[in-house]
Amino acid sequence: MSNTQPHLYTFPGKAELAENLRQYILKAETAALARHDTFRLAVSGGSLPVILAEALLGDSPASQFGKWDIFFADERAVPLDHADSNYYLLKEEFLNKIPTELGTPSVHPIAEKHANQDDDPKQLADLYQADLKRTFTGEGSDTLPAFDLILLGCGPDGHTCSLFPGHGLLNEKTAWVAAISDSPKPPPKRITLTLPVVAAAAQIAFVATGGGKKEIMRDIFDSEDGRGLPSALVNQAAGDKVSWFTDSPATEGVAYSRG
Ligand SMILES: O=C(O)[C@H](O)[C@@H](O)[C@H](O)[C@H](O)COP(=O)(O)O
Repeated sequence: MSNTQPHLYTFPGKAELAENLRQYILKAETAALARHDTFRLAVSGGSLPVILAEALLGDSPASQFGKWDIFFADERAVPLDHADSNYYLLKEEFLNKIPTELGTPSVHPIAEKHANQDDDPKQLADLYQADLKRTFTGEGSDTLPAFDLILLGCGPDGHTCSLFPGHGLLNEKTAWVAAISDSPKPPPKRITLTLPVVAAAAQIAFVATGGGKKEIMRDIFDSEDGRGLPSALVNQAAGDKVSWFTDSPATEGVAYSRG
């Protein structure tokens, strides 16, 4: 395997995955704090918040959460206390469980005033992009934001963030944050980081578990150009900055070399 290819790690079960994800995140945190005394991340929804809690809030939690700046890789256009909100999910499953003595992360939710399925999500995307520009200011307004780490899920159709297979948003080259009004997975109106922003991160990790992922994992890793699936496009754009944390059922039959 060339050293520009993504890393694929397969663990027997969730406990081993969580422990390895913990070590990976702590290493990324240490590097980020040495670089700029803050740890700027983007996270997705799905099963990720639960795995994050298992990885980081177990027996001897060690992160400096007060130095974390958390954005959302994608978000649904719903109020922040809605069951579909990725912010709500992260809060319930992870943020609320962080012991106070470990510090409190700065979290960047979407602008709730515009978070509605009846509204055009473009304004929501523009406001979120403006928040990103404020955070990454000083690095040049034209330079893509370089997150220290982006933590992603991968849907059974190969989507990641709210970048869906065959969707025109996969060709977005200039926006940092884009709106989508026709998400094939409900709710239809959402915002998402764009591919160039994901690829500009210092490190990108996917977490994919369970047998429901094995077909798409074979497509992403073993078929020609990953069939152009959004998760495969991240692999192609970011190469060895990408690490996949998977369990055995999710990668059964995947021929791609591990490690
Ligand atoms: O906004 C969404 O629709 C979800 O956040 C979605 O993108 C999720 O990350 C993947 O479907 C993976 O889901 P699992 O982590 O549950 O496998």
